[in-house]
Amino acid sequence: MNIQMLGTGSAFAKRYYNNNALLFSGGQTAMLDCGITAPLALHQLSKTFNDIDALVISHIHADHVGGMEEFAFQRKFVYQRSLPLFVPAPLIEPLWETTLKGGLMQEDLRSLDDYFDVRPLQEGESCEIIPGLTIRPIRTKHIAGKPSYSYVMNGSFFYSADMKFDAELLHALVAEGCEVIFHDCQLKPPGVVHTTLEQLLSLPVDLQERIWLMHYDDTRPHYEGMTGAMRFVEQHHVYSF
Ligand SMILES: O=c1ccn([C@@H]2O[C@@H]3COP(=O)(O)O[C@H]3[C@H]2O)c(=O)[nH]1
Ligand SMILES: [Zn+2]
Ligand SMILES: [Zn+2]
Repeated sequence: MNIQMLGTGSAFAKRYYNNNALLFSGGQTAMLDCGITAPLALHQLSKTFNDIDALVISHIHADHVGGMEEFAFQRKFVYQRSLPLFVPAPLIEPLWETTLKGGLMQEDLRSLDDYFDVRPLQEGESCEIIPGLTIRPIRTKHIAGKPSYSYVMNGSFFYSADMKFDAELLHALVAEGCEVIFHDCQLKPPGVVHTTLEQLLSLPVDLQERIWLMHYDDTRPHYEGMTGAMRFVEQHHVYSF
């Protein structure tokens, strides 16, 4: 599997774009989260929404779903091609009712199914989203009252999306075979809804060596050389795992 970040920034970052990813496997492309900056980020990679074969969503914040209205409209009216949307079951109703309905609802188009080929994901169950790429959602803590999911891919790659620090989970993932961890990282404490750099630095070095930092704010240049054995994920770089 290859992964290329459309952006690596926090929700309010202006230099790094929203923390969204492209996943490549078996000749197909999946997008993991589609935030406000995703349409422009795709364009800057000379890609269009027609180049995406599947979309996966982690949770309902605009830096993760704010580009979905354009995605839906373009696939419906420009490319006239359906899009498999892999979404944890508890997010399906709120994704439509609280986020997308306002823009997408019209007389003949009244539900998420009218725009997407909705494929519900169940927590803990693996699902092949494009050839050779399976994902397994894990519900992780982010904000009270707001379901949020991280993903294990092909049993060996963990993508946190947005989550509070959970050292126990990280150790358990490594014990079950996770080799690489892309983790959100709030550079400056307190980490009320995210994991802070300080918390990640408390992990043993052999675990830090597996961790790549993403979802960081515009102050990242001040933290070069201050991340222990952890590396920053770079926007647009293609990583093979
Ligand atoms: O209870 C809350 C809810 C939200 N927020 C901020 O809004 C942002 C929304 O996107 P995010 O989840 O990437 O990051 C969140 C935080 O920066 C917060 O600080 N406390
Ligand atoms: Zn976020
Ligand atoms: Zn969030």
